[in-house]
Amino acid sequence: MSGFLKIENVDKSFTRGAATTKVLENVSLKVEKGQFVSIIGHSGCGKSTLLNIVAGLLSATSGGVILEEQEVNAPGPDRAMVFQNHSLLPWLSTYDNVRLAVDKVFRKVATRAERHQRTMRMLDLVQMAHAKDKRPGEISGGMKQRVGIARALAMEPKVLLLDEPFGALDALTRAHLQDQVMALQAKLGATVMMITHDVDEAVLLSDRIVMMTNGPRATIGEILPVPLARPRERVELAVDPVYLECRRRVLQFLYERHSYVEAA
Ligand SMILES: Nc1ncnc2c1ncn2[C@@H]1O[C@H](COP(=O)(O)OP(=O)(O)OP(=O)(O)O)[C@@H](O)[C@H]1O
Repeated sequence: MSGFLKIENVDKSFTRGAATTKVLENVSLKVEKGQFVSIIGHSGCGKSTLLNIVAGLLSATSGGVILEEQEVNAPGPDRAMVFQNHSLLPWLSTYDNVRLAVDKVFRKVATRAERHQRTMRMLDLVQMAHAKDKRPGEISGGMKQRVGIARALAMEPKVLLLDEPFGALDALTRAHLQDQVMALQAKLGATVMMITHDVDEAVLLSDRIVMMTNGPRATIGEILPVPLARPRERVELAVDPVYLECRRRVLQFLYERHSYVEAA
């Protein structure tokens, strides 16, 4: 296994005044091209910190991240991020929000017509072409997340980084969007790293589930492969013994072996 994306011996400490806290300790992970990896762990263990290091928004205190043999040390369009709260620009239409990303990456290599087509193709892919002229304030939370995903995919990133992308949505919208993300990943072969708190979501979507120990000094406790064939159908999986066993293993890790301890 070569490792398309490699996280190597990452430590991360934060210093506030005289106090230094080591949040992550010796985190190493390899993600293969086209793989969907979820990161699960209790609140505050350092999942976002890890994703932000991969995004290049934070730098590791020691160790590092390598994407296709290139060291990551700044944000770049090869790693597109989708946040829990959409982060669309409220004064721009959904079209312009996606077009901005397309122009940023493809201005020099694609004509205006091609960039327009790409923008529309991405909106189509997430079934939002009908709302291309609406502003974020005029569409639902689930729709905003779909536009955020279109914007991220429009940059043709090597890795899609999802930080609890469905966390703020109601259960039905969430399920619908999970299915859409699974279909998109199957279609595009995207490499995805996703943070989630939701055990079912992790099992349904992932090829591997990375389970983190509690912080401070959090690290990877266990990596669970999810040997379920794709496409995955949530209703059938609800009674699938492999699905149920994966679910049990994650629950056991989180609630028996590494149960959450409230900070003092
Ligand atoms: N910029 C910062 N400065 C100081 N401490 C920070 C900073 N960012 C994060 N932390 C601390 O690092 C720890 C991990 O935070 P992080 O947001 O990565 O956790 P998380 O697992 O993503 O949490 P949650 O699941 O609640 O979103 C927390 O204790 C947090 O307070």
